[in-house]
Amino acid sequence: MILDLDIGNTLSKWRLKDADSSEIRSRGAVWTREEWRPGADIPDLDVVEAVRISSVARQAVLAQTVALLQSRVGGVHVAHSRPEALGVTNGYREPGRLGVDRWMGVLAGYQLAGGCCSVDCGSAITVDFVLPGGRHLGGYILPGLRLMKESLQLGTRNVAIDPDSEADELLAPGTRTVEAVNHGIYMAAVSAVNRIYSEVCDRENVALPMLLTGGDARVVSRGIQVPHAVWPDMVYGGLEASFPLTAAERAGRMAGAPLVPRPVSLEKIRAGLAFSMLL
Ligand SMILES: Nc1ncnc2c1ncn2[C@@H]1O[C@H](COP(=O)(O)OP(=O)(O)OP(=O)(O)O)[C@@H](O)[C@H]1O
Ligand SMILES: CC(C)(CO)[C@@H](O)C(=O)NCCC(=O)O
Ligand SMILES: [K+]
Repeated sequence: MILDLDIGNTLSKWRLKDADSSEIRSRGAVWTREEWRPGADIPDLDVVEAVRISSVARQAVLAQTVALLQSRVGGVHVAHSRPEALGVTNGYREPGRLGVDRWMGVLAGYQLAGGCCSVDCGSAITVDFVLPGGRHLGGYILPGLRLMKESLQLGTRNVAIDPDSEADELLAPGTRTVEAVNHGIYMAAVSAVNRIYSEVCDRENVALPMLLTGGDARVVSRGIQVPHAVWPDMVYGGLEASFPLTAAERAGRMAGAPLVPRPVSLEKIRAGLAFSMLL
């Protein structure tokens, strides 16, 4: 089995992938913390032959995790943001400073779709762009839904947005505090993603497919106006592309990859932008 780890600021996600069949056998998530205590929510390391890690947690968390895994598992591969990889050039002035989860998302998106807009809706919402030739432009970082809500301190932090709500409901004026907050932060998140996408496609003269991942991807997806696909395993896709271990991975296949959404025309994107600027 291959253990893939996506260590975020809040949650550490893991999945076990069968090295022979390339199937995903199990998955889970634990709160990001410095110590991995054995328990039901942690995979059984006895069946693991290789580990791949993307981590944006504090250095000590990664160091502790790697130390633990190296004593138990043969191959431990840790991803880093590089100036260039798999045909993509990193747009950051200091490439190593780009969050490695964003870099993994961009590499996966590029491998799947060529140029694309990759959006990660987690603790932060990040929006990255890579052009069809492989030039990553950099991107945008905004607070995620939960962080926005917590920062308001209106006593609504424990009332989550129902992930099954329709965008239409979530964008209506709220008639109680919890609703006003939930609808406000939802409006902030989806307006920003819609606007960023249109602005960047306009300035770069290209309509790009959009890919969404992260804990809040499904609910954000409902408020996105342009064609896009949700790919929960996009960060893992970057790990597969960076450290291919199975036959399928070596052939360029990433687990759970969606069909590439076909973007609307640049004219339509520009018409939408012009309309929003009139208001
Ligand atoms: N069981 C859960 N626990 C915590 N957050 C959850 C859960 N399910 C969904 N979420 C939502 O997912 C978001 C966290 O997403 P994700 O797991 O992608 O975050 P993360 O890995 O901590 O993000 P980052 O990489 O930005 O640190 C939260 O904002 C929350 O709204
Ligand atoms: C923005 C987050 C927190 C999103 O998980 C992560 O990618 C990160 O810590 N990035 C480092 C800063 C940067 O990407 O510019
Ligand atoms: K994340």
